[in-house]
Amino acid sequence: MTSMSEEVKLECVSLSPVSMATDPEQGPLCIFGTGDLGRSLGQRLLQAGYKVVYGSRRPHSCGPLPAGTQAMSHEAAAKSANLVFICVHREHYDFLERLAPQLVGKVLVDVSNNLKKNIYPEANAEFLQRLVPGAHVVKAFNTLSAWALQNGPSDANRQVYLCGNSVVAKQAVEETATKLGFTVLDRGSLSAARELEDFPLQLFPEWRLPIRLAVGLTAAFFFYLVIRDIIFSYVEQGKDISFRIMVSLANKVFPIVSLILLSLCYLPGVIAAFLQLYRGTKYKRFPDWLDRWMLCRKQLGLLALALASLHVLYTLIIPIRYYVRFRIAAHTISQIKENKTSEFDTTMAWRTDSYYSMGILGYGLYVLLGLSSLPSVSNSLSWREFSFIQSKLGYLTLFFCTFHTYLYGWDKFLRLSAYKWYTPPAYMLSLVVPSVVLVLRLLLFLPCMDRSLIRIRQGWERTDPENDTKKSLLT
Ligand SMILES: NC(=O)C1=CN([C@@H]2O[C@H](COP(=O)(O)OP(=O)(O)OC[C@H]3O[C@@H](n4cnc5c(N)ncnc54)[C@H](OP(=O)(O)O)[C@@H]3O)[C@@H](O)[C@H]2O)C=CC1
Ligand SMILES: [Cu+2]
Repeated sequence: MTSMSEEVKLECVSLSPVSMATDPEQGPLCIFGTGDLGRSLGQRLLQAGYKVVYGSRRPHSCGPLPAGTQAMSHEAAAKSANLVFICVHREHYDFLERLAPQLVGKVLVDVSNNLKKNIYPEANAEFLQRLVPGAHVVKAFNTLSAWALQNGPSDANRQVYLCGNSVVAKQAVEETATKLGFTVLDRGSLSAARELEDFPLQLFPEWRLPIRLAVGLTAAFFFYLVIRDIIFSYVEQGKDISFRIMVSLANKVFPIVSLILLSLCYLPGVIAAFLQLYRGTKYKRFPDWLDRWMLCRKQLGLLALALASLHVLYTLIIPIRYYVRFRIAAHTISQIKENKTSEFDTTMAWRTDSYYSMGILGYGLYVLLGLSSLPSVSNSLSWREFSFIQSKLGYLTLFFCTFHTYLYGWDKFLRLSAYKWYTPPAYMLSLVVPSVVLVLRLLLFLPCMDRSLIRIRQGWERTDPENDTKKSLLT
């Protein structure tokens, strides 16, 4: 069934008599509605070299419009353009039904948003398509604010999501969005419109994945440690040490999750580098999941920093803990009673001092990374400075923190008693991803890898050997 309707749709597209080209050289683009969004969009289209006409209820009294644009009746404006942006709230779409004959074959861009989810039975764009069945409706631009549109793409607002049933119509809108400097993500047919309309209603969307990951990892490690530390000691040794949940356990879970999140910031970059090396070009798009992962690196890093800070605070209070003071006093008293003095262990001194030192250096760099990701700081840095801090110092941070954890484990991995109930200690699990990232990163430092990657990033492409020999024969 679906393939049938797809075919019908495709047929409609190829039969469509009107050219949908949106070349600035050709006819104007039309905007219905002279409100906030209409004016911002018009301004930006003008800057990109397009001609713009407005369709308005009051073409002669609609307030200041961007210089060089013209306002006319909806009918006249629709006639002069093939692509019409509907910058009107959904509540007022009724007038479009009357205009349907003039809009046949045109591309209608639905930019509308709602104030709440699910207030209408169908998506605004689908409603529009129903009102004007002969037009090609494309949902786009709704995730941008008027401000973002007027000022052009920024780090947070670079993507335009679009969806629609006509491939040609989507191409026309994509072309325009690209000319305005945005990157376009095609979300498929018009049935995705609802999802796109819900998108701006989400709170902190770019934080969702990182927060879920952090919460999931925290919960998983928490239960793992409760079982291995507390339940184990209750079952096997009959000791109740559940009080450790509050500080000891927390102070294991936080650094573990922090280290994993930090390494997950750097893993996608390494994967991307290997992908480019494998494909021999930088011009192929990364898979969607990798793109999405790369986009939430900053959030992953900031969550990692927050957890590392908790680890620092929990560590600082160790000496004032009742449990620790009790243990030290008991040890000292027992030594006095037995008239013994334990030997000074130089290896232990080296080990613990190095462990703390790596932790402190790692945390210092961590904070630097966090600070440099603040927009006010990163805006004052050049691109080179920013990427130096985020990549070179980032890997150094990861190295210090990983080394810190290896020093913490020291030779524990050799002791059978460390594998309670045949499970590895949690810190070992936390070392897997960071170690993999560091090893892969080191591989990329190998001269042969490094050279190829630099060439690829400068635009060089590996052609297949057949082509190469043909070329060399020709020259
Ligand atoms: N502002 C924003 O940041 C964003 C807005 N949007 C969407 O863009 C659309 C427009 O938003 P915005 O520009 O802020 O809204 P405004 O209220 O500023 O402008 C809406 C325009 O619609 C026209 N209009 C109003 N009533 C009617 C009617 N009964 N019949 C025909 N036209 C009418 C008017 O133009 P005229 O008087 O010339 O006819 C009016 O200027 C909305 O769907 C909104 O969800 C999407 C993303 C961001
Ligand atoms: Cu630590």
